[in-house]
Amino acid sequence: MAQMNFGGVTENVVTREEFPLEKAREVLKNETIAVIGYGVQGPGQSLNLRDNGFNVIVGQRQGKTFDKAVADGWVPGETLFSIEEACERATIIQVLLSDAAQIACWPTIKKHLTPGKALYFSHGFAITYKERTGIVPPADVDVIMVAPKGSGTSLRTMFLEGRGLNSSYAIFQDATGRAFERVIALGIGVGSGYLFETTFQREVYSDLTGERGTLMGAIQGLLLAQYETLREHGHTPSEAFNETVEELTQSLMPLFAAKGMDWMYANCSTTAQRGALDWMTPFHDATKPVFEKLYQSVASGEEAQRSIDSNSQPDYREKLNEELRQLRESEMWQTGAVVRKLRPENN
Ligand SMILES: NC(=O)C1=CN([C@@H]2O[C@H](COP(=O)(O)OP(=O)(O)OC[C@H]3O[C@@H](n4cnc5c(N)ncnc54)[C@H](O)[C@@H]3O)[C@@H](O)[C@H]2O)C=CC1
Ligand SMILES: CC(=O)[C@](C)(O)C(=O)O
Ligand SMILES: [Mg+2]
Ligand SMILES: [Mg+2]
Repeated sequence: MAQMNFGGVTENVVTREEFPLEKAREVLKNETIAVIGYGVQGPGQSLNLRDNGFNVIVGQRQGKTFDKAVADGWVPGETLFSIEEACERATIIQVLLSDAAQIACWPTIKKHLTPGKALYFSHGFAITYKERTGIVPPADVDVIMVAPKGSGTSLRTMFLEGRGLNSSYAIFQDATGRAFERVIALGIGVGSGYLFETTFQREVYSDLTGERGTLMGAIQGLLLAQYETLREHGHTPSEAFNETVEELTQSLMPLFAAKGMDWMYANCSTTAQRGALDWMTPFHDATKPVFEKLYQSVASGEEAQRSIDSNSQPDYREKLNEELRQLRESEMWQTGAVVRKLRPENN
């Protein structure tokens, strides 16, 4: 494990150089890894494990996603089973069900957590909010986490491109003395580029804040506020969209992804630099209280409860699809659809 300096703060990081794939294979050579759930993370992690040469099976209930698993080459009765049968066969149970489904399936999973097995999550949710989820593992199993910091879809596509998404890892319970080597080997196996250390609680608090904040919730809120302002002052949809979203994702975001914010600023006009440096503070000050409110809502468990309650409804998928449809059919994103088609590479 390397100690690395992040802007003056030292943290533990594990890289592929110090924990190569061969070592991961050696650590897990006698294990059967069961990936339970085949939604977004399930395919990414199980296919990467399979391609990396691990002994992996999938447990999925019948339905559309079961059929998708078959289409991806998992063979019923050989590498694809019911959730119950996969848990029984596994020595490592990777729980990649939706956070709400983990509650419903917990009695089945728990039944097969015999001594020495490992229980693996990709989120700190189930364990941290145990008063709400009822998920309390027996003391004689390892409880570990690898949380890829991005969509399971990216985990897979980046793996196929020879890249690697970063993941955090944590050990909640080390019953066998092997929890560390198991969790790192799995992290490398699922295709992580590097692994940084956390706890279950810090992972879920930061993850829920991030996705509600800058990664997903805040970004849509901020982009829409500017788009609406431009439209209300008579700018056309294409102009408003291009100055709000298209330029950001196509030109400026790749610059600060590659070399930092000062590099992106340095590659814009002096007029833009002066204005951005002046206006970053009012935007910071206006949003900081909202982020604080969000963090409190995460830490109190309110966000977890809302997610459990809404995702446990029988019609949650229909309601969710309706909300996503409204987003897709909003003027801003309808404009986006036309703009995307105009990109020469899409013609
Ligand atoms: N979506 C992502 O890319 C990321 C997800 N995570 C975490 O990974 C875990 C899995 O998340 P996703 O892949 O998004 O899950 P998902 O929402 O895509 O669902 C996964 C599976 O749960 C199954 N399922 C749902 N309800 C069920 C029930 N009542 N009984 C049996 N099976 C049921 C579905 O068939 C599906 O195969 C979660 O803990 C999540 O927070 C972590 C990082 C990113
Ligand atoms: C993709 C990811 O890491 C998220 C946004 O936290 C999630 O899907 O839960
Ligand atoms: Mg996340
Ligand atoms: Mg998340």
